[in-house]
Amino acid sequence: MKILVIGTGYVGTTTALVFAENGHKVTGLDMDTKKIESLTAGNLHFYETGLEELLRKHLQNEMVQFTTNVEKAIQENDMIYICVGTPQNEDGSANLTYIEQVAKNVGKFMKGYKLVVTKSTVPVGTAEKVTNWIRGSQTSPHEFDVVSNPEFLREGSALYDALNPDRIVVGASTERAFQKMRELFGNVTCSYVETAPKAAELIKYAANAFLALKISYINELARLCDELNINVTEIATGIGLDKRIGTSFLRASLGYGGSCFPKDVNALLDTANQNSVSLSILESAVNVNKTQPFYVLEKMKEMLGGWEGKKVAVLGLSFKAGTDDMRESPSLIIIDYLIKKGVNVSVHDPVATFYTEYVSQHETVEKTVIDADAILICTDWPEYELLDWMSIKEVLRNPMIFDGRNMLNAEKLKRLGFLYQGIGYFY
Ligand SMILES: NC(=O)c1ccc[n+]([C@@H]2O[C@H](COP(=O)([O-])OP(=O)(O)OC[C@H]3O[C@@H](n4cnc5c(N)ncnc54)[C@H](O)[C@@H]3O)[C@@H](O)[C@H]2O)c1
Ligand SMILES: O=c1ccn([C@@H]2O[C@H](COP(=O)(O)OP(=O)(O)O[C@H]3O[C@H](CO)[C@@H](O)[C@H](O)[C@H]3O)[C@@H](O)[C@H]2O)c(=O)[nH]1
Repeated sequence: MKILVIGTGYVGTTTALVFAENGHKVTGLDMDTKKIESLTAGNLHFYETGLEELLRKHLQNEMVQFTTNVEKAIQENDMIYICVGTPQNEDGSANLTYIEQVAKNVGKFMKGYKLVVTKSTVPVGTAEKVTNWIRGSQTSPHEFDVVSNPEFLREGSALYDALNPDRIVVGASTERAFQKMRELFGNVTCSYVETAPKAAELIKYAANAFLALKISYINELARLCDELNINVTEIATGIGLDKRIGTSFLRASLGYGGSCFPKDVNALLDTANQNSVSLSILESAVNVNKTQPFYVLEKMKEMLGGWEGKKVAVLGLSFKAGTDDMRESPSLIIIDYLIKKGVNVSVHDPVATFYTEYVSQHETVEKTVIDADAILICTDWPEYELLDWMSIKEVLRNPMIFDGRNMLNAEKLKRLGFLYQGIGYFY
């Protein structure tokens, strides 16, 4: 099949390359010239394992090409995937400006039948809006179908997730659209869910919100564990082994961040609000998430005996390991707070970069931690586990570790003479 992917960010680029890998001829379109130039030259404009190799492979075998020519791209492809951003408006609702632009371009430039598939995360009812935007900007009548096919990949494992999805969800309103989508996904072995566009749109938000709930639940339980001197990780394992609960998304942390959970949970709350329904359980989860970094900072302050004259080494900037994405990362909230308290902050991240004159960023952890009164692990980069903690201790002013990811071996660190505080886990 020939497929046009509009929006070549994290999702669009991954989607385009996975379609190419599955034997489809793909064009990636973006309005950002720099991204298109970079992709055309075989350079990925973000960090994601395995994707750049795939990009080069499919540029070479001409299965993928990139362009900024909207008119030509729309006319040459009958299947159009929308993968543009849907950021958050100030009131928490989803901003559909980019979706609207794309839909209107499709309407304006189409010369024959188009199957328009929305992969971006969009609120319930957007398929109907897209239909109206396309119809409203057509210069002559042409048939089209609008389908919702939400994406469930995670940053840091985008390629793996896109190649091995748990399920594919397709929301359509005509048999013709369902049939074309079945042809596209003909060889997949995972569960395949066919439903109405509105239901597909809600499935995406409901999934993200449920995962966010799990995280906030374990993070709130961690606070109780701190009081009771119980290790929250053992609680997570103990409950997670019940198949009805499951072990995933029960890792206590500084709170969930990233480009999806915070904005998608807010957008779902906005949808509920628009429909006069209360999703109070989700409101509570948001509240736990907002307070989690400050809960940890309070604990740090107590253990450090105040902030005055202190130096804190923050390890990890990105919102999770495996990505350079810092959108809504808890580390930003923490660093901002520490700077305001006059703390001397030094930071390290293997791939993400922080531009501000108020903190010093170093290439190595060893340099970052010199003379620090405390180390705070913000991101679960596996390399932090492998550090030579004995020599790190030598250069610290105070051997104190706050493990915001419960990722280090507390027992070993204690043996080395560290004071270790995890989330819901003091050792
Ligand atoms: N990042 C993720 O892990 C992830 C996972 C699942 C779903 N999603 C959803 O997928 C969507 C895209 O997310 P992302 O992280 O890839 O965003 P992104 O910001 O990385 O990429 C979006 C791209 O769309 C381009 N764009 C915007 N308007 C355009 C237009 N009119 N024409 C052409 N290009 C245009 C932008 O230039 C940008 O390159 C969002 O709705 C997001 O919620 C994201
Ligand atoms: O047990 C856990 C699991 C995750 N997190 C945090 O939760 C956030 C989100 O993590 P993750 O879900 O792994 O990354 P995303 O790339 O944001 O992926 C989520 O958001 C995407 C965009 O909608 C969806 O496609 C994915 O299915 C969904 O997992 C990060 O800050 C993680 O550190 C925890 O604190 N504890």
